[in-house]
Amino acid sequence: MSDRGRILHPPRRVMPILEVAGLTMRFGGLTAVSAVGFAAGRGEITALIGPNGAGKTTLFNCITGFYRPSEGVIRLHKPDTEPVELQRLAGHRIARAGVARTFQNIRLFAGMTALENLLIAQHVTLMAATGWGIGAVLGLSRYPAAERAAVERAKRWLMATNLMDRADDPAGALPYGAQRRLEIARAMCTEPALLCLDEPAAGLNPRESDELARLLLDIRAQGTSILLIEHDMGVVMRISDRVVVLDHGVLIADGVPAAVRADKKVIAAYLGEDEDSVPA
Ligand SMILES: Nc1ncnc2c1ncn2[C@@H]1O[C@H](COP(=O)(O)OP(=O)(O)OP(=O)(O)O)[C@@H](O)[C@H]1O
Repeated sequence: MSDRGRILHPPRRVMPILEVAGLTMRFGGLTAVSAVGFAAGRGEITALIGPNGAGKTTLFNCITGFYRPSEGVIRLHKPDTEPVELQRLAGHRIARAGVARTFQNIRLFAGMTALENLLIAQHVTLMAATGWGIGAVLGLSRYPAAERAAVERAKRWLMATNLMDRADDPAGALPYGAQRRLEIARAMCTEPALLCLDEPAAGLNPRESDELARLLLDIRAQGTSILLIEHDMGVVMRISDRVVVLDHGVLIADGVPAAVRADKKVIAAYLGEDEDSVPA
């Protein structure tokens, strides 16, 4: 098969927010991700696609610290700071370094209100404002100001995700699409440099998918970079700046949406898949 038209690691126009090099993850005898390398651009939406079992979630789990990769380097490049090697950090430190994520299966605190879910997400920021001590109780620290800022951030993301009127409802009582948006709001309350979303459009109807696409474009416009695993090719092709394709744990394409859509290796990898999940 000819490689013409296929773009692998073209010259980057933008600075990277994330660089992945030689990333391999083995589970016993199974290599789920094999020597994968790509860069996600700062201020861009990068989609990670591929057929079922391609290794997308495993790669996400390595980036966000749920798995320690067998080999390879994952570098976070935030503006004006030294690059951080995420594969060396525990999960909570990766979150503090500026990487937030959502999961394929919704993981909200179902019994807490939407607002409470957004405040809990900012627990670390609030604790830091107390000097990790009893300052909050004694009123001796920067806690009150930090608490006001946390509430303001929560309000801002309730507005942005169109959930203000559901702020006091238990998260578990919200419709499915609203819960998905609340998860994104919760991640954004931590003010991440990189937002990692694992199939945010799964289970959404077309109207909700459109709303999600607009929300992700808004988040990008506000300067947060996004790494997105998604099977909904309508959403991927519409909003992504770049698309990285995995198949059987191997990177088979990396380019702009139009180039990836026309890539013969990508088309071949998706043969036999659901029509909706094929790049078209
Ligand atoms: N914890 C684990 N232990 C053993 N094998 C695993 C583990 N996690 C994933 N795998 C295997 O690694 C491969 C890649 O799975 P992964 O979930 O990363 O793929 P995916 O591209 O996210 O798939 P999907 O689109 O279906 O979510 C699969 O063969 C899967 O069975």
